[in-house]
Amino acid sequence: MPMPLKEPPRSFRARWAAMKNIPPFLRLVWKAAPALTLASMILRLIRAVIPVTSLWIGKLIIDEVIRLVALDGPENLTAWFTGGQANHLMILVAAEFGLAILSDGLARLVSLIDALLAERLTISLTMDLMEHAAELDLEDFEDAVFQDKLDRARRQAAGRMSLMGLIFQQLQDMLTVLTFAGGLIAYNPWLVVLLLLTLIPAFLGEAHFNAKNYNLDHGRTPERRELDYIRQVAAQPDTAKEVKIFNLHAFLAERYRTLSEKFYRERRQIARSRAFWGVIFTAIGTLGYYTAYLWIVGATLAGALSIGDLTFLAGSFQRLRSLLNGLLTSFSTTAAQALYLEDLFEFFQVEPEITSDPGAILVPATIRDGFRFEDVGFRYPGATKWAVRNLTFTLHAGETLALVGENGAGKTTLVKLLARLYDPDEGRIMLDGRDLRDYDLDSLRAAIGVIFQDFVRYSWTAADNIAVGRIEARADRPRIEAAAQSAMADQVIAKLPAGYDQMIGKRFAGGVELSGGEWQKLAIARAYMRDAQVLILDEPTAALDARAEFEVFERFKHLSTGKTAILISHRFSSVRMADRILVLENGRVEAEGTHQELMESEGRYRELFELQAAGYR
Ligand SMILES: Nc1ncnc2c1ncn2[C@@H]1O[C@H](COP(=O)(O)OP(=O)(O)OP(=O)(O)O)[C@@H](O)[C@H]1O
Repeated sequence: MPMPLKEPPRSFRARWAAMKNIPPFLRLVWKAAPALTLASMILRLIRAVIPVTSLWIGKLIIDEVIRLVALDGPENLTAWFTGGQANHLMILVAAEFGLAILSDGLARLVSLIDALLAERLTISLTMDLMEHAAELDLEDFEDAVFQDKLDRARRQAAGRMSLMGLIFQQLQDMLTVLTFAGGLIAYNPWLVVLLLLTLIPAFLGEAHFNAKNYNLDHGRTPERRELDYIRQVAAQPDTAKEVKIFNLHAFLAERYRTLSEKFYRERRQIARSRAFWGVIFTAIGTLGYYTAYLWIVGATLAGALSIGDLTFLAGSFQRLRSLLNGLLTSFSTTAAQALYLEDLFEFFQVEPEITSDPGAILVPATIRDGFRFEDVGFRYPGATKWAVRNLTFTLHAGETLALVGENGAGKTTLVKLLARLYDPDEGRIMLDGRDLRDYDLDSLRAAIGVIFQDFVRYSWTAADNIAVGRIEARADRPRIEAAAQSAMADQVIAKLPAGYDQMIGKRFAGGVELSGGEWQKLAIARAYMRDAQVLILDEPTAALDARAEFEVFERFKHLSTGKTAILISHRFSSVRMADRILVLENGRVEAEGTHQELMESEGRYRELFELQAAGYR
């Protein structure tokens, strides 16, 4: 059960401070599609002035009609139009009609552009996210707080598109507000003051409830991730087998229900008080409107305003009220969404610790001496126990070294330190006499090929599953075939209906599932595909049958002649093929030597060897 994040709810000020994220966000929008952004802005600018223009023309029409009526003009309609007296009126009506058509056309165009812009933004944000994630340390990915951050950032990339539309709409509405307010101020500035005063409660209410919702979402990220996880466990091909065997359905459903019920209840409570206060605040706003209306009617009766003015002012006030209302609530939605943006930018601010120094040197094309661990100690982040400590040994260039030791002895950790997936907390690792940290990270990773015990089973074709070892050579079919042959994966592929182009795994249509051992052969082929100076097989042979493992290691030994190699296995029949064996116990070197030497001394190696041998007798 994940621990809930103990982050305090963000303060009101912090929420508004999050608005600072809007300009960088707009820069992201601009970067994603400059032409579309510009087009959307210009069209919205035009749309912004249409409402007040249209209302003003409406006022002119009414005043003109009243003037014409008072003239005591022609008897019938035709005479009105043919007499030329209604010409001005006709022009006004035509202008109003033209504006209506223009407004509709622009509205459609803007929503088309915004939809395209949102798509481009999603693509661009998701790519930025993937690129940044690729630079981060493995350590970050194992950290639950980081996972929560990543989870929220991912949701931003997909879910913040509405924010862009919202901000653009706000800019447009603000301009419209200015035009209406300008009109009102010209008649009576107090009308605008009255309007603002009566809207403030509604605005504060919205801000308050939005923040509450955000805090709920933010504080519940671990639970939401657990909900997602339960949903996955309940319905994914890799888990379906165990879920059935252990009959976990009811348990999973119950767990999902309990967790989501809690969510629902909390949300419901916020929604209820929001609805209650919403009614009261709206009533205050309505009161403001009718007070202003009373003044306008009074001024018209007193002869200070024309009937056209009355309709224009009443209309302006009404529109302004709903516009401001909408704007203020959408401001608070923007502030709330800007808080979510905070998560996105926070994620982008996470910096990797394992990087190349500016003056980093390249790993030599041929490693001369090899690697030397000097009193290396490492603890996983958050762990109290040292995974390895006082670890000292040499991996000579060109030798094959086997690592043996019981579960948890530190074999995989040693390999991860060698590949700089982590840096030691104590001591140092030297390569040809220089600290591993002095080398360029990319060149170090390129020099090392590791196949981990928990290698990834990609739902791609057989060829691509091998090509991941050197993805630049993905199109080099002969190289892929040679790698497959070296790893004995060619026999597996020969049995597939579509050979190298066969989709593997059950995720996509037409995929074929492989056995554990068959998968392992594909994974081992990646090591040969990579053709690195240092080859490491971390127990990827556990699912191979005894003969296959023997053969794999024999080939490995043969093919890694002249290369530096590490192999980790619990099978002593394979281990004994190595030039030298390192016995690890509790993160330290317990003994080292050849198979012969270790068998001759009274130690853990001989004990474990004999234990295994006895099992076969
Ligand atoms: N990602 C991790 N986070 C925290 N602790 C870890 C992590 N990986 C391993 N450990 C701990 O570090 C110690 C060494 O683990 P390591 O995986 O190196 O052992 P191993 O010798 O490879 O074991 P096995 O034979 O089971 O593969 C173990 O006690 C383990 O609990």
